[in-house]
Amino acid sequence: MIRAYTGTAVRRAEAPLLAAGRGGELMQRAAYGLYAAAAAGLAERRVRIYGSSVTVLAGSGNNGGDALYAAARLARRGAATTAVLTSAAAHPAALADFRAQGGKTLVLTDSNAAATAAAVLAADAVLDGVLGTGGSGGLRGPVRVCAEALNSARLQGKAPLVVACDLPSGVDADSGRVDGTCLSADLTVTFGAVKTGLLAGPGAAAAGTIHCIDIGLGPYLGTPDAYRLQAEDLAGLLPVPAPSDHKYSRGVLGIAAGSETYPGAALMATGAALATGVGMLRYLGPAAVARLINLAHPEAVCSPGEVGDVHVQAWVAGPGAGNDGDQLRRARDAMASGLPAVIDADAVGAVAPGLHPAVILTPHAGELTALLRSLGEEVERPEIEADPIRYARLAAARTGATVLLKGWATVAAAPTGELYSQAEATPWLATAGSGDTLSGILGALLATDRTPEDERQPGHYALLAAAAAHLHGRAGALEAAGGPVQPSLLGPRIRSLVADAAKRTPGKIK
Ligand SMILES: NC(=O)C1=CN([C@@H]2O[C@H](COP(=O)(O)OP(=O)(O)OC[C@H]3O[C@@H](n4cnc5c(N)ncnc54)[C@H](O)[C@@H]3O)[C@@H](O)[C@H]2O)[C@@H](O)CC1
Ligand SMILES: Nc1ncnc2c1ncn2[C@@H]1O[C@H](COP(=O)(O)OP(=O)(O)O)[C@@H](O)[C@H]1O
Ligand SMILES: [K+]
Repeated sequence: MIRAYTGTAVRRAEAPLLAAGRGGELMQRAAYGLYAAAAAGLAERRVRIYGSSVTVLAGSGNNGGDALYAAARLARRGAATTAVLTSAAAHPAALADFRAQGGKTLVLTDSNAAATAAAVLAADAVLDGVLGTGGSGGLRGPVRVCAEALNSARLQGKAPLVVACDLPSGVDADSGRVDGTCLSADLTVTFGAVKTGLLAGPGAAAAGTIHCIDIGLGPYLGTPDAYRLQAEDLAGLLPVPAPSDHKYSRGVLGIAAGSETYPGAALMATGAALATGVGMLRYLGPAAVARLINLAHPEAVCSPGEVGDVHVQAWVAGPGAGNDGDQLRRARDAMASGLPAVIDADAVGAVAPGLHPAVILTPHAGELTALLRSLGEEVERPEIEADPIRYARLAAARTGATVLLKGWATVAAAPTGELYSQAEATPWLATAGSGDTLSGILGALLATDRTPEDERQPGHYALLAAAAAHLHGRAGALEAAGGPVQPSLLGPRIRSLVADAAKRTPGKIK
């Protein structure tokens, strides 16, 4: 599990160590980690450090200090180093060390920005030490010219290795917002703790691979602001039947999805739920859709009934409902049933406040915009995409439900504020039908969840939603294998990932 903290919380945690005069030690630990990660990044690109060229973009603060010390270490191993100082001031001791190792410096100005940007593009590696947790807002002035040149070279696959020091400069460490321009990285070497802003929104997209360097802040950090599940966290969260189980004790999932207009959504949600594993799946919906489901999935038990007529442990409602009044009514009934319920797609628009955390709304940014506007929040879709954490938390707090906001990074927020962000998915999953499979996976996790009430952590349903997003993202990435993916074909991938997690679940007979 990755535990993330806001930049503000990390600065607070550093304060007692700084007051004890240990700032220099922290910086050396950070700089060593940055140096080692940059060296490994160069090795991965088959660039030898000896004879390589490394440029540091150094701001006026400690972030620049870290990067200058790291570059001095690379210079000791034979790299030719240049520091582009984005401000007249730079960390004095780090700059002195950098110069003592033969590093060259130049001060960036409006008049030399274009020429400097061209020179920076020719380096083997760029260490981004412009702004760290002390930064506010996007990159401005001449450094923005360099950042834009590097960002567009990256899009063409021609950029140097860019290693962000603590966070990509221009990213807000608390939220992942980028107001204007940031410098996108291949690798972000972050210090003390992963910052929340590296896990969601544009900050996550700019960070590349994240390495966290322990600089001894652990005892001072407190409760994390956000989490990210990793593969090993799935053990214990996914459904594994015990020898004493029968189909009803494993958990029955009810699905009220699809309509005569959109039957495919019901097929995909149903298929994904069966692949995740349930004791029984009951389908409610139009007879024509039920017939299709039974052709594809004979194990599904289909009926035309109402939510109150069947005994299930959890519901999925909404995918492919379109404007089918019967399915939208079932979605409202599922929300009011008191049972855990995944509410997706068109049904998200029918949500009113006063829900409970076991109701999980699964909007994409467009659906969340409509939902928040219906609650009186003046928000546009781009604002949600710019700050998904903020709006997922807001929607959860306003509705009382758990909110799974889907996107490149998918964010799960509990109404009490707990937050997970998962980024396993591939952009190839951005295709119609993906969301339907995600709701089926999540429905199965809800129906088979047997965590005793007193063992549930705060934000339990956000945790399950994150587990579903993780499973969905990995299944999609495996199926895509770098190319297009058909959501209806994810079943075998989901099954094998569940089996992997089951093997690692302690105390269960496999
Ligand atoms: N405090 C510590 O003990 C440690 C700090 N570390 C590093 O220190 C960083 C924080 O250092 P600082 O507090 O010096 O802050 P920064 O290095 O992030 O820089 C802040 C400075 O940049 C200027 N600035 C802010 N926003 C700007 C903008 N948009 N455009 C241009 N200039 C802007 C401000 O005037 C401020 O002086 C961390 O991110 C981390 O890299 C590490 O060395 C580990 C230890
Ligand atoms: N750019 C992207 N990169 C990775 N995953 C994405 C991207 N865009 C969408 N996804 C994922 O694809 C799924 C799309 O869901 P949704 O928009 O509800 O699709 P639909 O309703 O058409 O099935 C979500 O799980 C989302 O996280
Ligand atoms: K930085």
